[in-house]
Amino acid sequence: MKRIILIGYMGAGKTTVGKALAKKLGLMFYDLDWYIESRMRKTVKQLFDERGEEGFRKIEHNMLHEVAEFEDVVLACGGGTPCFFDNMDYLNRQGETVFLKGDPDTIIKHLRMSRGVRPLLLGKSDEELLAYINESLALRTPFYEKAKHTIDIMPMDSFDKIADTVDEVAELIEQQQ
Ligand SMILES: Nc1ncnc2c1ncn2[C@@H]1O[C@H](COP(=O)(O)OP(=O)(O)O)[C@@H](O)[C@H]1O
Ligand SMILES: O=C(O)C1=C[C@@H](OP(=O)(O)O)[C@@H](O)[C@H](O)C1
Ligand SMILES: [Mg+2]
Repeated sequence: MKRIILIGYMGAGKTTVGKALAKKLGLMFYDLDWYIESRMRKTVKQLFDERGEEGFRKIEHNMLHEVAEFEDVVLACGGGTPCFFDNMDYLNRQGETVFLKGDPDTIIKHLRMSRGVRPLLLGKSDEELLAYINESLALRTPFYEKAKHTIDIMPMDSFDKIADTVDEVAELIEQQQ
């Protein structure tokens, strides 16, 4: 039974890499945010607006316990998932946790390309965004570092390719078998 769990900061590529990885390995793909949105029939942004971050984290925690029970899956978490309650310890018990690790420059580059709405980042100027990322990444890193595996998403050259990250995670998991 395979259960691969991707964690890391917003924009690290959990959703994008996870989807492609599942396809490559012939596994089902679940994205925790998408799962929450379909179960609650509301967007993550609506849930933040209506219930605040605290309310969202409770829902996220409950939904995590549904989705992380499925077998033969790739699961992409939200960026904050490992940092609340005992979620990170739970994830390590459930599967092969992989931290997609990137520096603020790479993360900002990905966030600029991304179309997803992220309530925690809305309405911030470039300067505020960089300060927020630096600060929250430092607070979150100790949780992310509890993952069983770490993959550097920083590009070795100027080409930052999703397929390279997918191949790296797939190799790492194959070595485990
Ligand atoms: N390794 C990568 N190389 C290039 N672009 C990437 C890579 N990983 C993610 N991206 C891009 O970054 C953006 C954010 O990715 P996403 O999967 O939504 O991140 P997350 O789910 O971790 O927040 C997307 O536009 C995606 O195409
Ligand atoms: O880092 C966070 O706290 C969040 C990350 C988002 O997911 P992505 O990491 O996929 O953007 C989403 O769960 C929500 O907006 C909160
Ligand atoms: Mg995502």
